[in-house]
This record gives sequence, structure tokens and C-alpha cells, in this order.
Amino acid sequence: MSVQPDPQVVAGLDVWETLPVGQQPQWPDATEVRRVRDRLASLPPLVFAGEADALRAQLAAASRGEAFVLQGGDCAETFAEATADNIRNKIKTILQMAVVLTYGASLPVVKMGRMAGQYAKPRSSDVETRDGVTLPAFRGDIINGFEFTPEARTPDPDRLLEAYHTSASTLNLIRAFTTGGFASLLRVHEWNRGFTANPAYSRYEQLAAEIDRAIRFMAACGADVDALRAVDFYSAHEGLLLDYERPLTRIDSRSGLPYDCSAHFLWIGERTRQLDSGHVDFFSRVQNPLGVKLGPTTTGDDAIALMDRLNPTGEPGRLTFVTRMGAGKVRDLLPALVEKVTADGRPVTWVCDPMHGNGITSASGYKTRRFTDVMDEVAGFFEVHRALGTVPGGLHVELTGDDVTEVLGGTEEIDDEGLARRYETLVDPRLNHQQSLEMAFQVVELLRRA
Ligand SMILES: O=C[C@H](O)[C@H](O)COP(=O)(O)O
Ligand SMILES: C=C(OP(=O)(O)O)C(=O)O
Ligand SMILES: [Mn+2]
Repeated sequence: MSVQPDPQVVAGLDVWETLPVGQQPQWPDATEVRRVRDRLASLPPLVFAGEADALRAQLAAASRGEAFVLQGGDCAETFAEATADNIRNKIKTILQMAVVLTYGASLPVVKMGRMAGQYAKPRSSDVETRDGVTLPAFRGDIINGFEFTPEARTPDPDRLLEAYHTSASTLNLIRAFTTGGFASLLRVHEWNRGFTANPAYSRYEQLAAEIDRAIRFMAACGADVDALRAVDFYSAHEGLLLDYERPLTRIDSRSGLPYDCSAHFLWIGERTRQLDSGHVDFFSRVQNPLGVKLGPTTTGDDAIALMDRLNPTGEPGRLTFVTRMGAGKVRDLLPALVEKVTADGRPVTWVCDPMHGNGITSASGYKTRRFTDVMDEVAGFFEVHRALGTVPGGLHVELTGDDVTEVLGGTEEIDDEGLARRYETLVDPRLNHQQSLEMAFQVVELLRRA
């Protein structure tokens, strides 16, 4: 009797274990990790490979300027905050931003949450010291707890299972909201409900009234408005923790090829995108559409080498470059990168992350960002692409649907003192509901000019 080779092994899905893999936890017990990985491998996939293919086609459209990508959600999701209210508010915020962009710029918007799996965080330091006590840094709920005790901060592999189950229930609710009628454009007004009234909120009300009128007009003309009842909404997270991504990678029964079924879209972070890294090797072997974050040290040659590894044949929609240069640098550094990639000829989708290059510490000690810097990087991104005749394909932002006070500025003018009022993030500061809407209205202007 001949033994069939394991197609996952044949696909080289374990090669990453022989390579340098940054930003992984120090698990106290390797046997426990193996047990959890085996359990994860036996659980159902969270997404279907065909959905990842559909997303790839939409990202290809965005690379040509026929759609615009909106990726948004927490810096770090937490298990405790995976509640119906939080998920609903985040979905409503992303839907509101998408509708502002779609209506304002007459472009379809590809909607993706940093949701249902955004649990693993790269950190600048492996440890954190408070009052002379040093413990492992918080690396996200999938690895350890935020509480500053030795017990909480010790990496616990059972958290991978909790991340899987929390992702499954989050995704279930997302699917229910986006296909069950909640996200229907016929309810465009309802998405504003429950949020604090503010200038962006009122502006949205006006726009929703215009959309309502337009839909009634179309319906009166006999158009079938039923197609407006459901929306496509995709999940995305940083593919950081390979002990989680590997067991959720499955061979697609249709094509015989591997897909990472933890999410539709995975990205490789700025800290783990080295060409010889386990991350680049692992993701080069799965079929999902991929992102790579590109910070200010990225050279044109780095970008080309990443294309060689992750999209050698130049398949449209496969590779998204998420640039995060910082407001002060984007106009200087982005042009050379875009020029080099454009000259190569293989397509990429260019997306702007205006968050991660603009971190500051406030006088009161909070890790924050200025809304004006965030918007300035977005403006710089559009200017560079407009000057080069290339396509500004989308936005990648850290946001929440709640009225937190984590980013300075916006029309509500959150100042240094105001940050303390509702600073809730465990890692990076997020735009709140009104700042997110305000961003969408400003981006419409930029898209119209582009
Ligand atoms: O989300 C991004 C990174 O994980 C985060 O900015 C790192 O933050 P740190 O510098 O506080 O570790
Ligand atoms: C870690 C992140 O970003 P980057 O890799 O760009 O620093 C993030 O998106 O939260
Ligand atoms: Mn972040």
C-alpha cells in the first residue's frame, strides 16, 4: 500500500519553522503548543477559499482605480470587547464611511474589518517595566493578558483556541449583520443611531437623506433595489502568530492549493517583512490576497524583492502594499517606491495606513496621534499618486465605533487633557466614531480630485 504524501507538507507550509521568525512569544511549554495546534487543525476553517478569491478580484479592481479599499478596526481586538454592541458599532462605522465614500466619489468600496482575528501584536520591546518590576510585554490577547502580573503576562497557548472561538463568533455576527438586512442601504439612516450628535454626524444625516431620495427614485422607476440589501464584508488581520496561521491553513478542495482560512486577507507587518523571514516564506505559499506594510526605511529594491517572493507572476489583486511613512516623510519617500514598482509592471494595490508612522507621546504620557497628521499623510499619499499618474487604492485605519478619546483633534478637538476621559486601547490609539466619519468626508474630496 502506498502512503500518499501530505499535500500541506508538499506545499512547504512548514518551511517557516527553519527560518528566522520575529515577534513570536516565548512559550513556556512546547508540548502544549503542539496540542493546541493539533486541535486548531481539526476545527473548521473560518472562511471559505472562494471568498478569498472574490476579494482578490475586488482588490484587483482597486489597483486599477475601479474600486476603493477601506480596511478598519482595532489595533488590537480583545476577547472582552467582542460584544454585540462593540461589533455592531464598528460595523456601522465602517458602513457609514463606505457609504460616504461610495456616494461622494461614485466608486464601489471594498470593505474589510481589522476584525475577527486581529489579536497578535508585534512590540518594540519584549518586556515592560513598571515601578522597577519587569515582565513580558503584552503581545495581544491571543498570547498573554494585559494585566501587569507574572501570571497574566506569561504566554498561554490555550489563548489560541479562545482567539479562534472569539473570531468565529465575531465573524458569525458580521455575516449576520452584513447579509441579514442590517447593512441594507435601505437602512442607511439607522447606522447613525446610537452615536453622539456632532458635526460629522449631521453631515451624514444629510447625505443619508439624499441617498434615501435617490433609492426611492430608482425604485419608482422600476429598478430592483433588492440588490442593496446585502454587502460583502471581509475579515483581515496581521498574519503574525504562525502557530495560529499554520493550523488554520487548509487545502482548497476545488483547486488543491493552500489557503490560510483564519481570514480572507492577511498582511505581513513592518517588523516581520524581511525577505528571509518565516513570515514571507509562509505567506508566499498560501493563495489569499496579501498585504505588506511598508515603512519609511523600505527601498524600491525591497519592494521589488517582495513582489518576487509574494507575487512573482504579477497576479492582479494578490499583493497590496500598505504604506505607512509618516506625514512628514510621505511626500519625500513614497514617490521613489511607487516609481520603481510601477516600472516593474506587475500590479499592486496601493493602500495608505496613516496611523503607524504618526505616533507621538502626549505631554500627559499617552501614546497618541494627531488627527491633522493622520489626514496630512492621507493627503500626501493622494498627492504623490496623482503626480505619478498611479492609483491611490485605499485606506487602512485603526478605528472604533465608540466615542473614545485616543487621537488628538478632530472637530470635537480632543486635547491633551481630554485624552484621559476615555482612553481604552491596549496598544495603539484609534479614531473614534466621529473622527472616522470626518476622515471619510475629507477623503471624498481627495478622491474627487484624484
Ligand atoms: O500596532 C502596532 C504595533 O504593535 C505597535 O505600534 C507597537 O507598539 P509599541 O511600540 O508600543 O510596542
Ligand atoms: C503593527 C501594525 O502596523 P505596522 O506593522 O505597520 O507597524 C498594525 O497595523 O497594528
Ligand atoms: Mn497598531
